[in-house]
Amino acid sequence: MIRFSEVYKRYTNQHEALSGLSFELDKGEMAFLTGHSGAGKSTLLKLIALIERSSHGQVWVNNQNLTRLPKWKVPYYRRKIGLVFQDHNLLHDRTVFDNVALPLIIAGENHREIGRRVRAALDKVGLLGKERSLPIALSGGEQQRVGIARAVVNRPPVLLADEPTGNLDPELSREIMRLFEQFNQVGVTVFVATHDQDLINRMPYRQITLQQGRLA
Ligand SMILES: Nc1ncnc2c1ncn2[C@@H]1O[C@H](COP(=O)(O)OP(=O)(O)OP(=O)(O)O)[C@@H](O)[C@H]1O
Repeated sequence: MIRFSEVYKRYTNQHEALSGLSFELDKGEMAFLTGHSGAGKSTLLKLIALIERSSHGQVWVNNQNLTRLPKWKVPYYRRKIGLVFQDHNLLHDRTVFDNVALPLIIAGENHREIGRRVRAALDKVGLLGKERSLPIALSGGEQQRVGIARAVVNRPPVLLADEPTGNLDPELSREIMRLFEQFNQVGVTVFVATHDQDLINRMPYRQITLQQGRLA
């Protein structure tokens, strides 16, 4: 499902963020990505989401070689990847409904389908009653759940999260992880970058650890 083969990423300032990285994640697997600050976790997720491209080596996702994917196909490819960020990147002048609908509007879905899918996504994260609220009126945990609903509204087979619990207390963090587990249980491949060792030690999933851009 996700395969890195001897992947290097060098940014334009010549800094090598990833060095000769090889690993595989199975279809339907859930795994954690750990490592010190600056180890390359965000960079690795960005290569999977095609926000960045590798400098060397091959990245495969869903049997597609991303190294060969032309630029014009990237927006189509991204619809198959759900992305969750620490600061959830919500639009604060739009309602919860509109925030979650955004990927579907961009994809050109029709009005009815958008309504149906947004409500299904909000239902999954337990926020069906909040669709008319503005993000500012929600707690930090609820805002993160809106971010997750937006990430899954396209029903992507892969869900990536970069420090999704970074701003949350332990109880809310566990709640967010349980949500990821629920998506994983219905077949979604879930890959979560986190510093929260206490949280992941309680969970039975593989840890992929980076140290200065290499597998530790
Ligand atoms: N756009 C960029 N241009 C130049 N260097 C970058 C860029 N993005 C990241 N880096 C560098 O690449 C290295 C890896 O960064 P990355 O953000 O992937 O690490 P990380 O493990 O996610 O760190 P953190 O846990 O602090 O978020 C760091 O040294 C960082 O400064």
